[in-house]
Amino acid sequence: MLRAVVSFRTDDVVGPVRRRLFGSFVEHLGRCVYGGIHEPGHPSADEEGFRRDVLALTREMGVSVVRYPGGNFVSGYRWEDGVGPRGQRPVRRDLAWRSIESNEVGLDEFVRWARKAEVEVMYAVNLGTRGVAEALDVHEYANHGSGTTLSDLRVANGSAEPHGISLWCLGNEMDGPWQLGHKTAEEYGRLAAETARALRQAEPGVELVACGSSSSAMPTFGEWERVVLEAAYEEVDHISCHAYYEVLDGDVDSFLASAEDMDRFIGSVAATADAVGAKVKSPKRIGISFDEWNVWSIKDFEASRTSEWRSAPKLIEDTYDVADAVVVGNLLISLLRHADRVAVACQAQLVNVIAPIRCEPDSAAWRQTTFHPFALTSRLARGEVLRTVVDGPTQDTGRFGEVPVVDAVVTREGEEVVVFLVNRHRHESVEVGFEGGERGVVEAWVLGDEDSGAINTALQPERVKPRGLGVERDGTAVRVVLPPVSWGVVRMGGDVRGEM
Ligand SMILES: O=[N+]([O-])c1ccc(O[C@@H]2O[C@@H](CO)[C@H](O)[C@H]2O)cc1
Repeated sequence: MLRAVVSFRTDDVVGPVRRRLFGSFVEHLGRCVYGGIHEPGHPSADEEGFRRDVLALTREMGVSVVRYPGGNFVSGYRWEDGVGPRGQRPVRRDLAWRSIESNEVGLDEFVRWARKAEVEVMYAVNLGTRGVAEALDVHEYANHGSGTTLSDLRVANGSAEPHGISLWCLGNEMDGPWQLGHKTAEEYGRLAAETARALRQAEPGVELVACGSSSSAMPTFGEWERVVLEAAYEEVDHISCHAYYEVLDGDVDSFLASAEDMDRFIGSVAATADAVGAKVKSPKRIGISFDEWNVWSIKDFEASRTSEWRSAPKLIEDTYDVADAVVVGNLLISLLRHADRVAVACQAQLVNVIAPIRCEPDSAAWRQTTFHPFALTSRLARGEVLRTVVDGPTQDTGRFGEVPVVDAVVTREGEEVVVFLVNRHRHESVEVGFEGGERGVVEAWVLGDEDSGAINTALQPERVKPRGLGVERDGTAVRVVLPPVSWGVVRMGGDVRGEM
């Protein structure tokens, strides 16, 4: 058995646990919207056609903010197609996913869904085929009170009150050659700055996210961020990061250590932003919006874009196993660890498409394995993130060299301390010790399985779920044993709340 010690000091704070770290993403892609959040024919559908089972799981997961409507989709999207009487909405080609877009769901419906799901809306404007004028138009429609053509149109369409969207993405992945309207960093930086200035003239308080890189492996990574921020530093609040992880060349150890890449990614983008800040002599600090992150077998991406033209096709509906869930839990640890810098994070996506929630027309929605670490982290991470040090064994990985077997982060609110941790070793259990036992252990969970390839399905939706984690206490010392490839959480002190 391996051994590790997690240490922290309750007065050594990294930053606040921001609720916006528990974001998700709904794109008009495959069956995320149609056949996902919206399926009028389903027995659980409400009067507006939203699946109640998906809404309930979204709330249970503790999602705080949802990015919409894309993704690659947004770079060819005309927002006005999706408002007004349903029967008059145009049917269009969606070039990003080679799909037919019925426009049955648009901005007003999504805002109503978000209210039911109790989430904030993060809205992305199209800077691929469109520009400043259309960004101003959708902002006027969404956020202007009334008395102008577009705000009155919203009122006429049934939303008397403005939608009050405060978080806006200036396009999507404009560095990606696959993106409609793909741009150089110079071209995009200028457009992002102009769009940001215009939106701020309309509403000074909006929070704006410029596109960073689609992945840290992009050939333009680093230089893209520098050029875009040099053009738009004073105009934007955040720069985005996107990252998807998968097993490459059969190297599971590197996959299990994916959070190492996320740590380095965040560190590099923060350093680049600060270097630009120094150069433009600004006291302002740019935040990071990690608005697409997940586990995804991305090799299927190109295949999904060459299919037949269909409405709501089954696209990239990855099934996740225990190892995937452990990586997701570890990525959340990484996001929390950077609480001083990461302002927003959105797991991509919410339902059916590379998603923690799955559903079919003939069954109730179910939780994939990856649902659980997200739901528990969102429920239990409160207050402030503490600087956390792990002293323990390391293992060699092909991609990242020597990495710690155990990764952990600690949060604290008042008397309550919560330790989130993973064991990334494929064969060895680890006994992990830490202080805090005097507070009393209120709950402790582990997600792991003898078969790290175990999954949940419509027929066996509860095959993988968190189980109680045995905790040994000896005065102030606490000891838990994490099995191979597992994620766990221990809450000490505070009230008994939620599910036990
Ligand atoms: O690294 N890649 O090959 C790669 C390819 C596509 C890609 O698209 C992003 O992921 C899609 C699914 O969430 C979103 O619509 C888009 O923003 C993001 C990354």
